[in-house]
Amino acid sequence: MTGYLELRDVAVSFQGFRAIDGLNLSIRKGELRCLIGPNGAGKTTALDLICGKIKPTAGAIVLGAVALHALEEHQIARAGVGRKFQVPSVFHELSVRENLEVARARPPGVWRNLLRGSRGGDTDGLEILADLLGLRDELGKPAGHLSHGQTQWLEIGMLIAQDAELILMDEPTAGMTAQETRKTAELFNRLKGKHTLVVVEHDMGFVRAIGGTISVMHQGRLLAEGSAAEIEADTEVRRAYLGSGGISDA
Ligand SMILES: Nc1ncnc2c1ncn2[C@@H]1O[C@H](COP(=O)(O)OP(=O)(O)OP(=O)(O)O)[C@@H](O)[C@H]1O
Repeated sequence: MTGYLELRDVAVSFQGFRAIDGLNLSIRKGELRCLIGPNGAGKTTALDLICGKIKPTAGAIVLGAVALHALEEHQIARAGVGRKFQVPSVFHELSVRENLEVARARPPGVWRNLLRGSRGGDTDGLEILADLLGLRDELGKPAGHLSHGQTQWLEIGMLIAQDAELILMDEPTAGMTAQETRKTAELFNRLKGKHTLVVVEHDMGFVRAIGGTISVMHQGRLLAEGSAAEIEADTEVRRAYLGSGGISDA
């Protein structure tokens, strides 16, 4: 395998239950990879393993030349892995600009950089980033005043500002309006190539809109891989989804 992110025979158990059971994934640099699968397939656990929130009991997780499985969570973040959780972790009382400034300078120290920002420090590149995120007009607004979708985009922007080369996202469009979901697909298409994105998503409409390769997980391992059309026509995939509502649009 020659991927940028590689999971090789990864396994993890919870109280004897093999939630991840010999998972193999190979993702190229700059790729946008969607991870789908029925409930309980192990998608969120796979993201937890990559970002170091939990440790594998077997196998290897490698990013470039770095063995992530041997590192602590903060070291993995420093190695360029950013995780976006379903509940955004933005600073509501700070402006959008200040949130991006704080993120850009993290690590090593949030507070030191907050001070630097307040002294009118260098803000180059933030307008460009805000344009990319569709938040140019919101830069001066407190983050607490953003819509749900805008808050998600700000958090993605904070990961970019942190220099996250690999960005992991769990159901980024959950709770978004149809228009916000469409804009998120556009944003992901703009990020593709510049960052490596791994996106866990249930909404097949969104998965189709962002294109790229889809990895289907089932019972803690890789079941199938291919384009949306290939995945939707795959008998094994259809069988795996039986009883869980099927593959569907949101
Ligand atoms: N901390 C934990 N302790 C015990 N079991 C867990 C833990 N985390 C996950 N599991 C179990 O591992 C399996 C995989 O869970 P995971 O959340 O990764 O699935 P998923 O594919 O993300 O599902 P969903 O689409 O419903 O979010 C499930 O059976 C879940 O109950």
